[in-house]
Parts: sequence; C-alpha cells; structure tokens
Amino acid sequence: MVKQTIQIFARVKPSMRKQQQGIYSIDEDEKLTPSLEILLPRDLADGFVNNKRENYRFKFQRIFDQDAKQEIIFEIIAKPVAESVLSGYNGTIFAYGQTGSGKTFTITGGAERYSDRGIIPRTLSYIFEQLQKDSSKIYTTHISYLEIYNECGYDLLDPRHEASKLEDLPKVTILEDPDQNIHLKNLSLHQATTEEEALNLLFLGDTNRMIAETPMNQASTRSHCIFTIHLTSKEPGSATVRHAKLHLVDLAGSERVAKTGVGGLLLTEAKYINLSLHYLEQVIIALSEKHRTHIPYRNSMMTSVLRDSLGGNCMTTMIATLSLEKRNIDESISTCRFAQRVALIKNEAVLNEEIDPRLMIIRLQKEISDLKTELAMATGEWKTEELSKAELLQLEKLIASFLEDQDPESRLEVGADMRKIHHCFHHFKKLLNDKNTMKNTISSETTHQACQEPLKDEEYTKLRDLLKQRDNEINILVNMLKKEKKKTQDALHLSSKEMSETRTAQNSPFIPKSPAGQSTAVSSALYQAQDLSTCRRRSSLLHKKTGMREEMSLGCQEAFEIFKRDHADSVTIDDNKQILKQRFSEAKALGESINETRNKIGQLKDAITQRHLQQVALGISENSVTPSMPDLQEEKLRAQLEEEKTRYKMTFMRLKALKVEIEHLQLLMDKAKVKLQKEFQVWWTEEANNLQANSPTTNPQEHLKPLPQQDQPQLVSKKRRNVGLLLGKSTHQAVMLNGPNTSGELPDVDPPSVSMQRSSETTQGQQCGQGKIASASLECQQGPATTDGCTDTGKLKVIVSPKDSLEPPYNLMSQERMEGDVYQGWEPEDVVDNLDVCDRNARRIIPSPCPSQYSQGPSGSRTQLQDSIPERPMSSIPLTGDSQTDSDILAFIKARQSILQKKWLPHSLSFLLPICGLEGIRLHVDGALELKENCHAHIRQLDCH
Ligand SMILES: Nc1ncnc2c1ncn2[C@@H]1O[C@H](COP(=O)(O)OP(=O)(O)OP(=O)(O)O)[C@@H](O)[C@H]1O
Repeated sequence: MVKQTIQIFARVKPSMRKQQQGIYSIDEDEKLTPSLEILLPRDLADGFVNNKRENYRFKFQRIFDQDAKQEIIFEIIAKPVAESVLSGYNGTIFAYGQTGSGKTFTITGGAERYSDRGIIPRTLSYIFEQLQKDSSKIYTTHISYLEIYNECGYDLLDPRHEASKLEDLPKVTILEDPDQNIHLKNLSLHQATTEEEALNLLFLGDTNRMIAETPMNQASTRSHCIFTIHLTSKEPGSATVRHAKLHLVDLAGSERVAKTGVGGLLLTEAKYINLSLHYLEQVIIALSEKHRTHIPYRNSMMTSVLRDSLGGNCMTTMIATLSLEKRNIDESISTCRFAQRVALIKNEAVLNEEIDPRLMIIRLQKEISDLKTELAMATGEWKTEELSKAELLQLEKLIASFLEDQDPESRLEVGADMRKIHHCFHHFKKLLNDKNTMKNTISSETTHQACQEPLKDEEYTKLRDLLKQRDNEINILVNMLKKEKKKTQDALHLSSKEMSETRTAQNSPFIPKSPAGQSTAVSSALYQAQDLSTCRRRSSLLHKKTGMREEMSLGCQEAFEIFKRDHADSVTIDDNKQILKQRFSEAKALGESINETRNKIGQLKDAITQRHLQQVALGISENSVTPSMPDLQEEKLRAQLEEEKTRYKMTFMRLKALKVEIEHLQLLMDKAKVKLQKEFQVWWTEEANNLQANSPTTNPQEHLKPLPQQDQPQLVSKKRRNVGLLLGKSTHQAVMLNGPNTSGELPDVDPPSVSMQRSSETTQGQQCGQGKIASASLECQQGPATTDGCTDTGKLKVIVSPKDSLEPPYNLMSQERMEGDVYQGWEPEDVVDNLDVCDRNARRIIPSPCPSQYSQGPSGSRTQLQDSIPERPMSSIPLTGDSQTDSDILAFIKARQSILQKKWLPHSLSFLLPICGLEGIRLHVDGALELKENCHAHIRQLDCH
C-alpha cells in the first residue's frame, strides 16, 4: 500500500501582455518546496479587500512558469503517475483552473504543433513503449472517454452514433454496488493494442466533443472530460491479474458566479458557475477536515466517478492552471486556495490484484482430473476400454520422440493411465526382440563370412581408416546441419520480431519495396495496405463526423474551398502539411536506408556461410575436423555484420519515432480539418438563416442589387473573396408562394401571385434536377390590362413537364441574373465561369466569408425605383423549415420582386421565362405573351387572358 497526499503542481499560462509581469513571483529555493507569490496590485487591493493583504503565498510541489514546455510537464507530472499505473496502482491527473487558463492545452495539447502534445498523447506513447519493452507480462489496454455536462454523462467513444449535438451521444449513468463500488453503465471500453489505436480513440472522442458543442453550449468550458486508460497485466501462466486505471481529467472552467469586477465579492468564496465544481470543493473540504466521517461523493456525477481518486485507492495529482493577469487575479487566488486544500487529502493506493476466475477454473479442472486418475490407479479402478486410435497415435509419437532424445535424463510422460503404461512396455519389448533377432542374423552372417575368407590385416586397416573418415565426415556434416538449423531458427526469430516491430513502428507509406527480398516486398505491401486502411478509417471518420464532403453540393464545396483558404487556421494546416511532407521524405529516406542495410546484412550472412563451407571443405580434404587457425576473413565479415546490425537498429528506432510524429501530425491536421468543416457548416447555416431572418424586418430589396443589364455588365474583380453558394438541393415539397402586394409605382396592377412547384418525384420526371421548377404559374387576379401582358382578370398558368423544364444553361443563367445582388459586377468571364457551374445545375448566390457583410449588403447601389417599391413582409411567406429550400424560396421571391420593378421594361423579363419553364412563350415589347408553335408538347395547361 502506498500512502500519499495528492500532489499539487501549478502551471502559469504564457501572458500576451508584458505589463502583467510583476503580478506574481516564483520562489524556487524555499527548502525544496517552491512557492508562488501573487501580488495584489494596489488599485485592486485598496478599499476592496477586508484584510488589506497585498500578497498571497501558495506552496506547490513544483511551479511551472510561462516558458515551461509540454515535455517537461509530462516528465515531471505525468510520467511518475504513468509508472505507478504500469505497476498496478490507480492514477489520476486532473487540471483545475478558470476558463482559458490552459487545462485542455495541458491535458490534451495544442492543435498546432507536434511539440504541443499534451499529457494524454505523451502518456499513451510512454505506456505503449513500456509495454513493448516488458515481455515478462501480458498486458491489455482499454480506453474510455466520458464527458460530464450538466450532471449527465456522455460516451464520447460510441462509434454507432453520429454526434451532431451532445444529446446524440449515448447517456452514461452511474450504478453503485453494495460495496459502494461505482460502475458506469453505457460507457464503452475500447481495446487499444497499439499507440496508434489509442490515439485514434482520443481523436474520435475529441472530435465528438468538438462537433457536439455549439456556440451556445461551450462544452469545453462547461463540461468535464475524463479520458481513462484501463490497464490489465498478468504473468504468463499465472492466474493473478492486475488492474489499474489512469484517469486524465480536464475539468470545467472554475469561474465563480460573481465575477463582475472587483466588487465586494473579490477574493471571497463565491459559488461556482459549474455546480459540480461546487460539490467537488465540498468533497475536498470534507476530506481535508480530520474528523469528518461522511464525504458527500454522491452529490454529483463527477465526484462519484472520481471517488477513488479523491481520498481513496489512487495516486492523484492536480495541476492548477493559472492565467496570471490582472483581471484574473481573483480566480487565480481561488484556484491556488483550492489546490492548498487538495494538498491535504491523503490517498491510500493499493495494488489492484485479483485471481482471474477463468484461469482458476481451468487450473482446478486439470487438478481434479489428475487426482481422479491417480485415485483410480490407487484403488485399482483402471480404465478397461481399449485406447482409441488417436490416443494410440499420440502415444507412438511420444515414444518415438522419447527414443530419439539423446538426453539420458529425459522422461516419458504418459500420465496415470495403466493402459498407456502397458502399451509402452509392450512397445519396448517388441523393439528389444527385434534388435536381438537382427543381432543374431548379423553375427551368423559374419561367422559365415569369417569362415569363408578371413580378412587380411591390410584390408582390415584400410577399412578401418575408411570407417574413421566416414565417421569424421558424418560428424562435420551433423555439426554443420546443427549450426544451419540454429541459424535458421535465429533468422526466423529475428524476422518475426522485426516483422512485429516494423508493423508497430510504421504503417509503411515510407518503406519502399526491397529489390532483394520478396518477403520484404510482401510485408511492405502488407504495411501499405494497413496504412491505407488507417487513412481510410481516419478519413471516413472525418466524413462520418462532419457528414459534409460526401454530401456537399458542388457550390458548397467551392464555398468551402474559399472559406478554407481564408481561414486563420489554414496557415497552421499548411505549416503542418509542410512539416509532414518533410517528415515523410525523411521517413522515406530512412526506409530506403533500412532496406539497404537489410540487404547488406543478407549479403554478409551469405558471404559468411560461404566462407564457412569453404573452411569445412578444406578441413575435410585435409582430414581435420576443425581448422587450426582462426579464419581472419570470416571474422572481418562478422564484424561488418555487427556494424550493419547496429546501423539497422538505430535507423529503425529513428523511423519508429518519426512514425509516431507523423501519426500525431496527421491527427492534428485531421482535427484542424474537422474544426474547419464545423465552422464552415455553422457559417453556412448562418448565411442561410440570415437570408431568411433578415427578410421579415428589413426590406428584402436591401439584399437586391440592380439586375446586371446584358449590354452593361458591371465589373468587379475576380479576386473578390466571395464564394458561390449553391441552393439547389432537390426536395419533395411543393411550395406555394403568394406574391407581394405591389402598389405605389404600379398602381394599376394588382398583386400577381406566383405559384411555384418543385418536383423531384421520379414518376413525374426523372430528369428534374436540383431546384428545378416543374410547374410555374404567374397569375394576375384582377385589374386592367397592363404592360406585363396580364389583364384585370389576367391569369397565366403554365405547367411544364419536368423533362423539358429548365435545361441548363438557361435556367441558371436566368436565375443568376435574377439575383442581381449576387452577380453585381461580374465580368463576362465570370459568367462564363459560372456557366460551367450552371451546367451542374447550380444556382448561386454569393455570401461573403464574413456573414455580416453579406447580411447587410451594399445598399448604395439601389435605384430609386427599387426604393420606392413597397414590399410585402416576408414573414408571411410560408417556409418549409429546410434551410436550403427556404433559401431557394426567398431567392425566388427576391427575383420576382426584381422583375416587378422591371415590369415597365418587359424585354428585361424575357430572360426570366426559361427559369419558369416557359421557354415556349415569347414576350413582346408591349408586354404581351405569345405561345410559340412548338411548345404544345411541353405545356399542359395554358389559361391566359
Ligand atoms: N502553456 C501554454 N502555452 C501556449 N499556449 C497555451 C498554454 N496554455 C494555454 N494556451 C492557449 O490558451 C488558449 C486557452 O487554453 P485552453 O483551451 O487549454 O484553456 P482551458 O482552461 O482548457 O479553457 P476551457 O475551460 O474553456 O476549456 C488555447 O488557445 C491554448 O492553446
């Protein structure tokens, strides 16, 4: 049992502002226990602090100042805990501090650089390295990742769920057994056999956490995350199993309620924003008071889960993260005070050993069966039935190997079965008889021969020499055979070891095929396949998590590309890409060098064998078994071989380390990509919502810019950072739109209404593409004949069959033009460019990467006429709830309003007809509509007055 108080460390986050220095000082020399002094600035201390203190001093095991690197944090804080976990003790490291003080940075790490890896990835790396080194035990590692938000637990690693919000993740609940042990129901445990697998799980959890959080619910700030490594170890053959858990905890921000300034609550105990931190403090207070018997663990989920870590069976370490700036001074003091209380808590860590019940059962079963047989023998209750064929075969094999074994001590183990023992005796008797018979035959033959012709002395000596020579030869060959056998075994052992090491060390995009060994090529291909599958897994995870790229429309993809280009993180991604490239080429070079060395080793081995054979042959021809002189050339070759082996090992280790770095960089990049995609989605949705939300309150005309006239295209630089937004997703909804009331400038025209129906019903028309209008009607309910071709009872209703409707590029050309705000100032080439997009049935509006720019829209370009047209509030428009469909609807209305403004210029309306599927209609200068001759097939109904 190890008794230990909770270790406390402090880490000060780097400050952006130089003037903040002087607020605190670190005294390292205080008799081995360093202390942190926080100096209260005069303007804060005066008048607000009751006791008029101006400085506060707190002791910590160690204080890490702003320049402390992640590596040192791991070495000093996490490594000892990881070591005790490897020995079988539970461990916990938790970071505590206000929001933004660096808890996540310390526990998980920064997303920008490989060197910013936090405690979790470094600990995983360390643990797996140790597990590989220790072959005396069998280890099993499992990972779980729990998020606690608002007293609810969520499993961040459930692969079955697509988390788009926290509630999508499986809920984890707490169960307590009669021994007050806590069990987490629904929290999945995932086995990780390699560091890579464990890192992928961390990545999955972090991605789920990031995706599930929305701007309203900043989960990273308000939730607690517990990443747990479950380690099981056992010696081979032993039934004793050790279980240890390592919790790596990123707590919620520790802000208190009344952080309103430096008012009366400064430096007093205010309540936490996060209730579970309040309960955590209660538990800490209870534990630090000597005679308290009841510790209120059950008050919150977090304290229940961390029960063992606080005053229980665990080696626990706390990291107080401090953002020591003037405005955070009260929070920093609270954090330090909390740490001082935590430091009083004593834990008692014990080895978590238990007997593996399965192994125990197997062992006992064998013992019982052995005892039964012995008993049967002792009592004479032998088995009488014949041995089966399989049993006999097995027995023969045993006897054969027993007889072959040259070791005089070897034993023949057949168990306590008399039938088998009898069979063995039988077998030996037969062998002995056979031998005797043979001996007799030979001796009679020899006698017969001796009688016939006695051997001459000369001949006898000759034969004896020959026999001796043969014996020598046989001895040499047997020795050679033995050596070869050993070498083969060594080589097999080495290659299997290399194989497993290589597999672990690299997913081989950088191991080139060896030109020499086929096996290398095969294994290389194997690694490549593995690597590919890892990549696929990761990229599919990315897709799965973001749910984006695969479903992205072309316009959306285009928008995303530009969004990505302009995003602040793109620099980091590019930097990491560059580093990754460098690492890849470095790894490739190392891979090549490894293969070269491997080939050299092979060649040297061959050369040594050759040399050896030559020597033996020489020995035989000279009639001596061992050469008298040591072979210098062979020794030289062996020295070279050793050198190559050392080089191989070193290069291999370097490659291994490089591989870990590459893996991590890839994860960082994947993470950055997910973040980017998430932000893009938010922005994208906002854009669509803005379009919708701004409309009811403001005049929709504000979004509209004048239609670009065909003969006067407005010019704008192509370098505009606007992106095309495609709003063309087909839906199954039919939308009826009522047109706005038009009055003022057009007093004699009563509100026309437009009905627009989208169809994607396959029965109606398979070719009906995204956002196509399958039927459209333009109606003038009443009023006198007008220039737009409608009479007082004017009604134009056209339904165009989906097949014939809106074939590109007309529809898109038209739609683009309708959305004058979008194409304002586009150069002709732009339009040409857009036609390409049009061909993909895309409809575009151009939001800017900055939503506000777009939502406000430049109003200066509006014409007087536009200003004067009153609009019907868009709030009355029935919308569908589907953002893309609704955006389509609103865009259509805008376009329609645009047309209404222009209705005194009927020729400008002509381009609208194709969009409404009215290609069979000609529009006259006076506004009259005429049906073209060949359009009857397309028009199902025409009712025009
Ligand atoms: N030691 C450090 N070195 C460099 N950057 C740091 C350090 N600590 C924190 N940061 C940076 O400060 C920012 C906030 O840190 P972080 O997200 O870790 O805070 P937090 O305490 O986890 O906040 P929250 O409670 O909201 O999760 C991050 O951008 C992080 O990269």
